[in-house]
Amino acid sequence: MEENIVKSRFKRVCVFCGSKTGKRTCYSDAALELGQELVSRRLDLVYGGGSVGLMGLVSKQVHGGGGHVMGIIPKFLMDKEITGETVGEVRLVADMHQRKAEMARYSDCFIALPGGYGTLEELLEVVTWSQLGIHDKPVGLLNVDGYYNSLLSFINTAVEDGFIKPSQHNIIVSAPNARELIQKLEEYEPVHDGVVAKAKWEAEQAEFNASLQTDIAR
Ligand SMILES: CC(C)=CCNc1ncnc2c1ncn2[C@@H]1O[C@H](COP(=O)(O)O)[C@@H](O)[C@H]1O
Repeated sequence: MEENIVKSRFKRVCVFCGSKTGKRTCYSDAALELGQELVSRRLDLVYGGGSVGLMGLVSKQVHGGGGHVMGIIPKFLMDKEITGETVGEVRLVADMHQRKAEMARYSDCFIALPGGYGTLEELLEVVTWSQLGIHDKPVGLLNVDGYYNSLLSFINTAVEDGFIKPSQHNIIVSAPNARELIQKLEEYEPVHDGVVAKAKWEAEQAEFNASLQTDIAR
């Protein structure tokens, strides 16, 4: 019998999420459901490595369902006592900055599950990069049981008060469940009014790195 596979514009999805499971079971359920949704759509997972919290649940669900999992983890976090066992492929990186850059480079879109400071930081960085035109990959927020309502309401205030352009109000796509969220990400049209176009940014980076090398050599 032929399997009913949903065709996707994505190949690899980067998931940011808590290194804890949170106090309510709805968060663990949402992580497992997202993992299952990735498996059924044949999407690979890119994440921060380790098996703690929601990170562990989503990675084990994808790996157990036969999907490819890539964990990108800084060397200093490799201690199994801290992060637990990582399933699938592991890429060791030098630090947190390189981890975020690699996670972004490998993925075709981003999804944030509930989490704390680390998750927020990762989410807001890819949102900022989208605003600047460094990438145009969709960014999704899995708003499990309204967990992120206060963040979405803050963003509304920032738009109303003139700190976020109305055209960039919808960089974050949100939905209450994985299926709806991935569907919205599939339909996402990037905003093309970034202040720094991708090519220009890369050229500036190359120039900056070259000037650093000159400074160091002096
Ligand atoms: C030292 C310590 C507390 C380690 C906990 N173990 C961790 N292992 C791997 N990645 C992590 C860890 N804690 C935070 N992160 C990173 O920050 C995000 C989660 O942070 P948080 O729990 O939302 O804030 C993850 O997406 C991951 O990339």
